[in-house]
Amino acid sequence: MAVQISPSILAADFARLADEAAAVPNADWLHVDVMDYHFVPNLTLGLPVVEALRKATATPLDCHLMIADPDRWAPAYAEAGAGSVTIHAEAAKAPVRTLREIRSLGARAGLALSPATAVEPYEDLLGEIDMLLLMTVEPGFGGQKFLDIMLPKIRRARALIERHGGRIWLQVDGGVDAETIGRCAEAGADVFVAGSAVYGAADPAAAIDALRATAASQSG
Ligand SMILES: O=C(CO)[C@@H](O)[C@H](O)COP(=O)(O)O
Ligand SMILES: [Fe+2]
Repeated sequence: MAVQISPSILAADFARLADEAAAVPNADWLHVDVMDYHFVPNLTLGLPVVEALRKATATPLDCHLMIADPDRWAPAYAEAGAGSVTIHAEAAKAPVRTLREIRSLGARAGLALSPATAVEPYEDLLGEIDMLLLMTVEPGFGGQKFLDIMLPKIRRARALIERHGGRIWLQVDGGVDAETIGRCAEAGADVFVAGSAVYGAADPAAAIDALRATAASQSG
């Protein structure tokens, strides 16, 4: 599986988002963390910023919605031009309807699981999604330490995905850096979100190249 890197703009300078997007021309996606003070104890940005970013960069936007009511808001992110819209299983009340709506609007549909949410109960939804996002920190903040206890879950998710044809991307998000990305890749992840490890580096584009090379060397 091809390795994809999705740098999280949560670790970028919010006053210079267009420049920060331009600083990572080798990114496959730009990961946009939408937080609403309700699903997580943090507030970041919403639709107007996604619409502005869409015009400022050609890199597709990978919107990770950490919001209390994704059923209400997710379609609007697809309409705003996001290439991928991911909703949290813990927040969605009508995930099948919402995932179908995201796809019908032309975006890829993602389902995110927080660390304590098991993947097995969602097996029946795999046909509705294009990407499964496994949080490797508690959602809410960048710069947290990678949770090694998530590695067996990444392996189980990869096995489930393979049983369903291997079409679905497996994204890991939180604490992914030069030291942890190899273990994630070896466990079966193929899309890697990295905030601090990219935007905290002196040369963000070089950091992406290094992360990609390490992941590729460990992936099966
Ligand atoms: O969704 C989240 C946090 O809730 C992430 O996307 C973080 O933004 C990743 O940041 P790092 O852990 O890579 O610094
Ligand atoms: Fe995220």
